[in-house]
Amino acid sequence: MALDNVSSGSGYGKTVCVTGAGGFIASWIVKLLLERGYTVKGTVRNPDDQKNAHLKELEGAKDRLTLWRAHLLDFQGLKDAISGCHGVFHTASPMTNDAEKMVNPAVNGTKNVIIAAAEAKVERVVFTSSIGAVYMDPNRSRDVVVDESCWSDLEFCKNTNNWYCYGKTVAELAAWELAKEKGVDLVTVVPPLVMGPILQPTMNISTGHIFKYLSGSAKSYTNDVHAYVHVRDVAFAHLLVYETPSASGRYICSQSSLHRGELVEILARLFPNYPIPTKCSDEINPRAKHYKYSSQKLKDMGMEFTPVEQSLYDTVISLQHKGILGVVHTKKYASSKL
Ligand SMILES: COc1cc(/C=C/C(=O)SCCNC(=O)CCNC(=O)[C@H](O)C(C)(C)COP(=O)(O)OP(=O)(O)OC[C@H]2O[C@@H](n3cnc4c(N)ncnc43)[C@H](O)[C@@H]2OP(=O)(O)O)ccc1O
Ligand SMILES: NC(=O)C1=CN([C@@H]2O[C@H](COP(=O)(O)OP(=O)(O)OC[C@H]3O[C@@H](n4cnc5c(N)ncnc54)[C@H](OP(=O)(O)O)[C@@H]3O)[C@@H](O)[C@H]2O)C=CC1
Repeated sequence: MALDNVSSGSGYGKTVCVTGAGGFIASWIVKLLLERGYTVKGTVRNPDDQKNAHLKELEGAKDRLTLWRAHLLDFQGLKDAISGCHGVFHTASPMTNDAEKMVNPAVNGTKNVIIAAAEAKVERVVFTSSIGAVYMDPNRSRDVVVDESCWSDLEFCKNTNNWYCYGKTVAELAAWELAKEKGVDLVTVVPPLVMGPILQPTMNISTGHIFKYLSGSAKSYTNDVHAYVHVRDVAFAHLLVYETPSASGRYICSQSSLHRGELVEILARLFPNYPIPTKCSDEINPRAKHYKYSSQKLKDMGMEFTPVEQSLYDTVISLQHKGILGVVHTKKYASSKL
């Protein structure tokens, strides 16, 4: 990959802020940043909550990680955390289809971060967007390549009650507009569904999406497609675009797309002893077609992606290690670095 290895310490002497530091993706960003020598100011809503305790166990955390209390709508809290930083990784966001809980914090929280970053004169802000800000357009054929020029259709998101996708789209659009106005150097990373080992103590929604097929709670699979990517690759992509001066614009960070039927087949091959569903919940309609996402921009920067089978394997092994999922598996893969 294009980045130097950890021991080169390219972050030495640099302080960066990571919002929502205790979350699934942000915890990995904090881990990689600390490994590269950065000093990290992480925002969390409650620094004393046990759900953030894993951050203090990360290598380098004792000397170079501090936690700052900040809600996305608390401008002063964000400003205090971002003050004195060279860069910001804005990852915090709600994940809900409840319009009221989603849109205001996602959009105004992002605006707060950009304004605080402008006031602190940071070198770059990296914003974690979502493929939900890209693919939601009923008029785009699934045969065309979906790249960084594509945006979700806001009316369509609204009309289908996809308030998460709506919120992420409006938040990213607002970030671009405000960054231009305030002269902030902004780059966005656009992941699809993120899998892989959890550092935090509990499961989040995207790992729950895999868990339900092993726990016996899903009796059938949905007639739907999603693209997937490993969490370590997503965190790495954030650092890559932060550290590459020529990086600009949006970066789709997607490894491959699977129909849910393909996903359960891989799981059943890797873990044949779990009660994985074999039936689709929709026996009438044809199989949903894949989107053709392009991550060429990141690949051109040297990014190499973890194969989806490995990502699924790492997700399940992590759920077992955390005691969230009982162990009944046949080992076929070696775990990649946790
Ligand atoms: C900040 O914290 C986060 C953030 C995230 C971010 C995730 C992403 O950005 S994912 C990429 C883009 N997002 C979307 O496409 C959003 C739309 N949501 C989904 O597709 C899913 O909810 C999911 C995120 C993939 C999770 O899937 P899962 O819980 O496994 O549910 P499904 O199997 O897809 O569906 C089960 C069942 O419900 C029906 N259904 C799903 N969505 C809707 C809907 N909007 N309206 C009506 N019905 C819906 C679906 O058809 C299924 O029914 P069946 O009868 O067919 O089984 C992640 C985590 C964080 O903490
Ligand atoms: N996981 C996935 O599959 C994907 C995620 N994304 C994006 O990546 C980012 C991180 O997602 P992920 O790590 O999965 O999510 P998590 O739910 O694990 O983490 C989200 C973080 O956001 C914080 N947060 C939520 N609401 C607020 C708020 N109102 N004020 C302050 N902090 C808040 C949470 O803090 P607290 O601990 O205090 O609750 C939490 O730490 C999000 O922007 C999401 O949209 C994009 C594509 C796919």
